[in-house]
Amino acid sequence: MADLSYGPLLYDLPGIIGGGITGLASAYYLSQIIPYAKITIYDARPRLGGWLSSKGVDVDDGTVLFEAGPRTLRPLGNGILASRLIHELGLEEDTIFTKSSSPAATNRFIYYPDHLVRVPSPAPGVTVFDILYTLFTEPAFKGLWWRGVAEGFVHPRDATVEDESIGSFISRRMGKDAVNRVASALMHGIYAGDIWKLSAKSLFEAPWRFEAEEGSVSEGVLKTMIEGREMTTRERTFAEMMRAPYPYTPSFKENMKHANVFTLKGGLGQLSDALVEKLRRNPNISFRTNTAVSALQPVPNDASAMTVTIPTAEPSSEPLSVNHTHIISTISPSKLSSILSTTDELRADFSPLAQIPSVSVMTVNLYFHTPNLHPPGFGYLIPLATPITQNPEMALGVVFDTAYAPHHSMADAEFGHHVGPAQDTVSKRGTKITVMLGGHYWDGWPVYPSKDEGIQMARSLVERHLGITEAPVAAAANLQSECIPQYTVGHEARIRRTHEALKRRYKGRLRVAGNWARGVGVNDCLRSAWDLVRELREEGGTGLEAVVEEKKWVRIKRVKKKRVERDDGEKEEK
Ligand SMILES: C=Cc1c2[nH]c(c1C)Cc1[nH]c(c(CCC(=O)O)c1C)Cc1[nH]c(c(C)c1CCC(=O)O)Cc1[nH]c(c(C)c1C=C)C2
Repeated sequence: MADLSYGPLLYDLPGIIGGGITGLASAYYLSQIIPYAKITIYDARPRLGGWLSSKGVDVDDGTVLFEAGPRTLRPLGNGILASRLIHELGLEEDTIFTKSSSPAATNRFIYYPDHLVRVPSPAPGVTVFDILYTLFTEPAFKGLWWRGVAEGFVHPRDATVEDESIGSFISRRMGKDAVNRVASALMHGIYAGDIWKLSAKSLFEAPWRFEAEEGSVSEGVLKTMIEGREMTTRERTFAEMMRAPYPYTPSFKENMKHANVFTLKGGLGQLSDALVEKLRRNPNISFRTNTAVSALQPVPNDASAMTVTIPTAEPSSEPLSVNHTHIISTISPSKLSSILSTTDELRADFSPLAQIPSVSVMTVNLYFHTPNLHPPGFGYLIPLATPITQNPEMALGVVFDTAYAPHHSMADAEFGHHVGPAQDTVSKRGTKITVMLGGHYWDGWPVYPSKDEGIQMARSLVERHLGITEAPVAAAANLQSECIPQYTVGHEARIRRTHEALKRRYKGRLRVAGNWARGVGVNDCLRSAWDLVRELREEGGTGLEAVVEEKKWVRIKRVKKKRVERDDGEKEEK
């Protein structure tokens, strides 16, 4: 993969700010393409890996693994980069696959108004009658079916509207109840965000385009079903590259094909830990942890270098300055804008960046001895409309960790829902769940609940919602500060202005990657690092091209799949 056409003088001393998954992946991809580059990774914290963090906790019959941040990855789309990374880091054997046919993949719940409701979708054992019964009898969906049918007749938005919230978009087309009772739950599960603030243009791209181009979302969906879906030429090129032969072990490839999500025996923290280990073995890569960068400036009279300023521990001594040929910033938009804003002019240029907010999430892990304390499924999300008496903790949702990470491989092998090792070493199956608190509900709070308060809140929530009265044998709370950037209304315009300012000011020497421009997930972070490194040679790049470039859409024709019988007798689509 090494590409020696990169001029040594231009690229030999890169600096990466931020040692989370995006920073680590950027260093990894960079070291593959430009092996002679001497890379320095800066992180303000003592620990690398950002909010990928997994910890084994001792209980009386073994250990259980608690995830403080993201816990599973999807294999499709940008997920291919994660599966390649797993292969390249030698972690194939440690991968746990949750099959697409498992309840974790097919059963999703919302809690409204005072009970769990399975979101109607096809699944083994679920009949059309079951789906219709839920749609017509559950208060969550009351009146929504006819709004769904009528959506095709609602006038499209005025062509002058440049952006609006997802809440406003759905409410115009299907009514407020669809937003507050159902769609808000989904926005909690992905962005921990407020549907009335998140941008439809940035986060609801297909429905937003369908309305403008086809007149309604239903028309767009129908056209996609008949003619095939559209994708950008950038995504098509990526998909074609990822289709090239790749040396996975055959069983890993096969398991990935049937997986809905995957994780690792040591949790997703194992991915960042293994990446750190690999990078540490490379003599050209050095880490500066506990090192907060306080300013980032071009070197005066030198168009090919950037200076990183680091305050020293001694308040009386001068801060340290380190020069780099270019910088990759993977820190949050607010932190980046603060280290760039060394003058009033720069502050003005980067004010759009400073306006990208982030939310904080408290994840509370609970482990109970008794198994099956929740219904089979991925977990549940709590929509905005759930009465406060049912959710005084203002929780966003609850993940049933047992569903994707079995405690005991033998027990789950019986059900056939998972392939791979077990995360937990306990001798008897218990129940492991994570309660997610905070997000947009905590916007503007001067102080957040303490860890102990978080655990108490999580316990009272699961007692009310799931009837779990027993004390957990292990519990942990983690406050993930400002962990999910919010793509609020006007986000794309803010990214555009940031792109222009970066290009004008730094001419390609400062580029950005991370979860704040084109997706908040781990897979999106890997993709942003991958694209940035591949496009490094392009003059004046910023890392934000995927958002700001003119998108060319191409239709991908539907290929009719054939159902064939495999050697093990199961049917599969080819
Ligand atoms: C840990 C908190 C996170 C919340 N959202 C994200 C994280 C990491 C990011 C995210 N979550 C999901 C997606 C969609 C793509 C996908 O992988 O499915 C993204 C980008 C979906 C998702 N939501 C929850 C889970 C377990 C998943 C699957 C992937 C993952 O491990 O995150 C549950 C959940 N996440 C959040 C809340 C509040 C929540 C509640 C049950 C916030």
